[in-house]
Parts: sequence; structure tokens; C-alpha cells
Amino acid sequence: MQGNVLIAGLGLIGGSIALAIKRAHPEAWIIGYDVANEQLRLARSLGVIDEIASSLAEAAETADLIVLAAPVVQTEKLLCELESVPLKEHVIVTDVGSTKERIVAKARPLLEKGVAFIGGHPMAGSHKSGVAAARAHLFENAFYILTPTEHVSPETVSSLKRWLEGTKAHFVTLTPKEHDRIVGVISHFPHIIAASLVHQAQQYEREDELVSRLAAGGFRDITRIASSNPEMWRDIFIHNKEELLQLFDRWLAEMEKIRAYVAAGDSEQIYRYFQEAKQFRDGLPVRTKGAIPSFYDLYVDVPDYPGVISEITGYLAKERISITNIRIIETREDIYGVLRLSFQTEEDRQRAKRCIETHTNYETHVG
Ligand SMILES: NC(=O)C1=CN([C@@H]2O[C@H](COP(=O)(O)OP(=O)(O)OC[C@H]3O[C@@H](n4cnc5c(N)ncnc54)[C@H](O)[C@@H]3O)[C@@H](O)[C@H]2O)C=CC1
Ligand SMILES: O=C(O)C(=O)Cc1ccc(O)cc1
Repeated sequence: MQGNVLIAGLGLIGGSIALAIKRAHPEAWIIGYDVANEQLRLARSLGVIDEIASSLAEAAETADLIVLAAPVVQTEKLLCELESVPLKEHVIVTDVGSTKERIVAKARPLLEKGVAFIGGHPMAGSHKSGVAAARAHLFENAFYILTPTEHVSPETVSSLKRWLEGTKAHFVTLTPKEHDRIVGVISHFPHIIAASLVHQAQQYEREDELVSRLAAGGFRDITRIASSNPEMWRDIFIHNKEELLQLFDRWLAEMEKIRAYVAAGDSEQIYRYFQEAKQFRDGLPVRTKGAIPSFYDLYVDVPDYPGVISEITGYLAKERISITNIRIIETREDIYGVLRLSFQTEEDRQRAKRCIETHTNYETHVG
């Protein structure tokens, strides 16, 4: 697609969206705006943007697509600023913020003026920030939530999806409220748990400095997201307050329940608690990442020891099952990794599944 794209907020997500748009639409002209000049200069020198905006208003006037990619409280301010800008008649405005209700509410004056605003949230990222960490493939195979209102036509939503097709994400439509409830559970609240575990370790560290030295393994993994950008997470907690307060209450009740089992030494209930959690966790779909398409992929939970790949490829070779790609895609816990094996046909995938299940006790999943 041709046209001017303005990205306001050129960090990890804004930069990755810019790269993904350029990948699918090399003829698009990408203009960057940010309050941080060094991010803009870096974005320009890395080729993430074609031009640095002299001001938000000036760049917005010429844009066919505007992507707001600042922390969510700043996104509200940007939406207010856009209200007084004479935008192009067919411009599409979207955002990438982790919350949706407050942002979509803030976009109402624009919507009522006939500007097509569509809330968006690519459900992938990392604990890193800044444009230097931006990647075109960041959102591949991830869900990309859109929260269009009744003001916006289905054709305009399709047009936004076409602009964003280089993300290779899967678009899902939700209401802003549904979005904030679900994302509160699976993304926002886990961040507070990770941060609270780190605070707890820090307090124990004051009593015994061995704590942080011994925290090097599993503790680092389960608290990785506590290294995320504090400004971004502060804003998310300001925005999604109501859902998060409910989650705090339910979490405290959950802790009381498991605490009581532990206090009573109730081994049956403690076992069941872990077993039910394992069952649900093991049944969660695995998300694939990276540039390789996910057709006929088989995922194998494998112990993390040298030689495990040759063990598996050996069994498959004996049965003459050809693999088109093999990759460790994720280290799940301390000792397990997920191996992704790609096949050319569904038949090969099913044969491989049976073969691995016959020769090993590793768990396999098809998606
Ligand atoms: N980091 C992640 O994994 C994900 C983040 N998000 C959302 O994406 C948005 C951006 O997050 P990141 O790219 O991770 O943050 P980041 O810190 O890498 O980049 C944010 C950029 O916005 C700029 N900025 C701040 N206020 C601004 C303003 N008023 N006008 C213009 N630019 C402004 C900052 O200078 C910075 O360059 C946030 O709303 C966040 O909730 C969504 C999905 C994943
Ligand atoms: O680093 C991680 O695993 C994340 O959780 C990334 C992330 C952060 C914020 C979002 O709204 C969506 C994804």
C-alpha cells in the first residue's frame, strides 16, 4: 500500500511496527515522531523510519495511517493533541497500547468527528525497550487484538489489517472491556506477581546475601518480566485499575487457600493443587516465533541435555521421515525445552508424532 505512515512513539513496539509495515509495503513513507530525540535519530540511522517529523501536528496532517506507540497514558495525550489537527479525510488512526478501555474512550471525540480510530494491541513484545530492540518479526504468529467501535466500517478495519499484514500476526476482534479483562489475567497481573517475587527476594537478601547469588536459575526465569520498562507498567496499572483490583482480591483468596493446605500439611490437596495447575498449563497452546511458517509443526517437550536433538532426529531418520526444519524455540522451565520440528506434510507430522511417542516418553503437541 502506498501512503504516509506516522509512527508516534518509536520504541520497541513502534519500531517493530514500522519495520513490519516497510516489509509488506516498501513503497510506504514512514515518518517518526518521539519526545526522545535520540530514539528518533537512532531510528533514522537504523533505517526504521524514512523521515523525522518536525512536529506531531505537521506529520499527522499528511498521514494516511497514524500508529500511536507511546506508553498508554502518553497515548491518551497524543489522542487529545490529534483532536485539533486537520487530518486527511481517509486517515486511519490506531494504537498499540496494552490497555484498551481508557484509550478507546479518549478517542471518542475523534470518532465523533468521523476519524477512523481502531484500538489495537499486538500481544507480543519483550522486557526490552527502545528502538534498538525493534524487529520486523516480533509479532509473527502472535495474536493482534483490534477493538473497533461501531463508528468504523468493516472495510476500514480490513484496510488497517492490510497495512499491518507484515506483522504476520493473527488478528482477533474484542470489545475494549473484554480485552482489558482477559489481558489483565494473562499479562498485567503476572507482571505484578513477578515484581513482588523480586521485592520479596530483595528483602530476604538484606538478611542473607546468598539469596541473589542462588537466584541465578529458575528464579531469574520466572521473574524475567520484572525487568520490563517501569513507566510502561505504571501506566498500564493506572489504566486497568478496576480489573486489577478484582484480580488482587482473587489472588489473595487463592493464596489463602493454598496457604491453608500447607499450614494443615494436607498433602493430598497440595498435590492436587500442583497437579491441576500442571494439567492446565501443559494444555496451553505453544506460540511459535520467528520467520519460519508454522505449517505441519510438531512441538516436543525435551529435557535440556546435549544430544537430545540427535536422539530424536536419529529415530526419525530410521523411519525415513524428513524434517524441513528443527529448532529449540523456547526454554520452558529449568530442565525442559521445546523443540519445534517442521514437516512438509500432515502425514509426515503424524508419523513423526507416533515415532517419537514410541521411542521416548517426551510429550508432543501439534499446536
Ligand atoms: N513492550 C512490550 O512488550 C509491549 C508493549 N506494548 C505497548 O506498546 C507501547 C510502547 O511500548 P514499548 O515500545 O515497549 O516502549 P518503549 O519504551 O520501547 O517506547 C516508547 C516510546 O514512546 C516515546 N514516548 C513517550 N511519550 C511520548 C509522547 N508523548 N509522544 C511521543 N512519544 C512518546 C518514548 O520516548 C519511547 O521512545 C505501550 O503502550 C505498551 O503498553 C504492547 C505490546 C507489547
Ligand atoms: O516480555 C513478555 O513476555 C511480555 O509480556 C511482553 C508484553 C508486554 C506487554 C504487552 O501488552 C504484551 C506483551
